[in-house]
Amino acid sequence: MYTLPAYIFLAVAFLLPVWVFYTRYGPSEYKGAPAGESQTGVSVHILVLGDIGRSPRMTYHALSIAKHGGKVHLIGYLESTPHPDLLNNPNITITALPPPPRRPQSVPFILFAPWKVIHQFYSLSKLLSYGLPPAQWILVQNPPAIPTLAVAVFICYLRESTLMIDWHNYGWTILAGTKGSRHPLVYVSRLYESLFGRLGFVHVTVSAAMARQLRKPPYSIESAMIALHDRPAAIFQPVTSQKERKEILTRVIPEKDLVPRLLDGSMRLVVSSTSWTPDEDFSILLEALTRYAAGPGEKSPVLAVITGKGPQKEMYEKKIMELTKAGRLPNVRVTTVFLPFPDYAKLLACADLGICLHTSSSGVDLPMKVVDMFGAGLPVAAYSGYESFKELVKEGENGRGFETAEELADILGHLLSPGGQAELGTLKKGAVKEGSRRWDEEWDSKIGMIMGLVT
Ligand SMILES: Nc1nc2c(ncn2[C@@H]2O[C@H](COP(=O)(O)OP(=O)(O)O[C@H]3O[C@H](CO)[C@@H](O)[C@H](O)[C@@H]3O)[C@@H](O)[C@H]2O)c(=O)[nH]1
Repeated sequence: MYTLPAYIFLAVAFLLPVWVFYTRYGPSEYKGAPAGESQTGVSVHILVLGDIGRSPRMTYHALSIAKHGGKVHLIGYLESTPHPDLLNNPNITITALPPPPRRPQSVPFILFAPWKVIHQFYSLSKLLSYGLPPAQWILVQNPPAIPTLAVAVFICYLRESTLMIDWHNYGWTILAGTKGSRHPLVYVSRLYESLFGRLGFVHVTVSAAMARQLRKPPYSIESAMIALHDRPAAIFQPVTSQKERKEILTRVIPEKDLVPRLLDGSMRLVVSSTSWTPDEDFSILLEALTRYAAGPGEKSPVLAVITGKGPQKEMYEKKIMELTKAGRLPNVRVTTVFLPFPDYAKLLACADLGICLHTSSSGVDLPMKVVDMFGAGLPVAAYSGYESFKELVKEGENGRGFETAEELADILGHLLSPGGQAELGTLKKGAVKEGSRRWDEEWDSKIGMIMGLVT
């Protein structure tokens, strides 16, 4: 008969100290104007669980918000030098996350993963609760989704911030690519991403196809959804003067002896850019280059420069060395570099053709590198076997699509030969045209309006 009062007593005895503790020591709440309703005092925490220097889209969000007077805390790992404009912008503060724990080879992934997630959850929650002032908005990049989405939802609830999720892709489809679609973690990750994803107030996507997909199960998102296509930032510009081309190539290309041949056109320059992740199969490019080199007729010598940093770099460097030593790449030199961002942008502008091996794990994301290439006036040969491809590359207008090494070898054989120069010129014009549509216009009219920074 005393059961109910006893339960009430126990509930009060438990909840009262929690409430007292929370009101005394809990994080402060955001008390400014509601999100989107004020042009002044807009504050945004931009959160990416990746290297800030290799997160161009989040960098551009930060620069756009700052340009319109908003205050930004950009939170992520500091592994490479961030975009130079971030460093001296008075409206942007970069907050570095402590590096995540590294898995010792002897510890299996399944045991290590929970520890890494707990470490990241703790350091992110601590920083966002107590290390930074409350913000009007939290803008989070997805993926990585675990644990960022959950932390962002939790902090928005505690601090009264408004959550905007920028969907670059899905974490679970990337995981399925490495672990197989039946792995239990893939199932958990899909469930997690669709449940927490639903709690965003505004959703931004990299393609229209992704925006359509997020409306359907398993995501079934009903809140505001905006497709914001990547566009090149101002740092990517075509280079037309031969003097500038010479200065850039001499500074940037490791093989200095090849520069005169690149300048007089007797050797062609192709560039590919990557994060060296397993979703980009560089053996397609290597096989295409060996086919190109072995193909009939006289071939223009080629220098292929692959830019970027990432986990599979060393593995492919070994393959490149083996192919070269075995004499399978006559007249073709393949080299890898990681450049300061402004030099990366300039190198693209000096090339004859850009190569993109991005394969979309979800079928609906798009490669930022192609956007960079168009900004630099560089036409592309790009892997085309996914749904959203046509939102970016227009076949025969600004690039060519391929699905196999054989097709890529044919494209190289044609576009780098004297007979292919007219087509390459047409594609270049198309790339310059596509690249002239810039990030600022796209961002101001969509995100700027929603955040109340642009009227
Ligand atoms: N500083 C520097 N950056 C480089 C270099 N080479 C490549 N990068 C950076 O690395 C990027 C390429 O990274 P990837 O991971 O290969 O993918 P992505 O083409 O950028 O596409 C990613 O972003 C899209 C949204 O913006 C996503 O939709 C997609 O899934 C993927 O995550 C380039 O755009 C560039 O910013 C280099 O030498 N130096």
